[in-house]
Amino acid sequence: MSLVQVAAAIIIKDNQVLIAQRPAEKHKGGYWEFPGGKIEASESAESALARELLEELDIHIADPAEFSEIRFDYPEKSVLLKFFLVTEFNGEPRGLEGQPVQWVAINQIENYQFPEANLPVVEKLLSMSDSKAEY
Ligand SMILES: Nc1nc2c([nH]c(=O)n2[C@H]2C[C@H](O)[C@@H](COP(=O)(O)OP(=O)(O)OP(=O)(O)O)O2)c(=O)[nH]1
Ligand SMILES: [Mg+2]
Repeated sequence: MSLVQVAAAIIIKDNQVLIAQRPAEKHKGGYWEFPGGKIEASESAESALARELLEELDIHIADPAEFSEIRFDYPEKSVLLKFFLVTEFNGEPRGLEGQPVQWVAINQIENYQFPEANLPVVEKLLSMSDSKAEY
């Protein structure tokens, strides 16, 4: 089975993180996600991330920082998710593809349903909010 490489952003502002709801017709439709998408063959992860966030949220990002990498095998596909922390961006994020987007206090993200692959990254974020890191 092919491995789909994905770049996704953990966008943080004032101790809140921006999440988006995946469109119903897509893989993992209805689940909440960290915005992003597939890395094209010609792109670096960082340039894919910048492109996807402009396409999906209408924001320009700067200085994404590697946060974690997760390989996960769903029954229907295998993904390599490359998560980046984004604290610098221009523009007011909005769901350009009609998807709901929401700022959520970091310590509340356990109340949202993410795809199974995201569990380690959600836990890492929660542990950071427990240790009262400020962003
Ligand atoms: N963006 C994103 N994708 C995730 C997360 N967790 C997770 O398992 N995925 C999976 C779902 C999808 O199978 C894949 C991302 O593909 P995608 O559908 O967002 O890619 P895309 O935006 O380029 O979509 P498309 O335009 O090609 O349809 O990674 C996450 O937190 N964020
Ligand atoms: Mg996407």
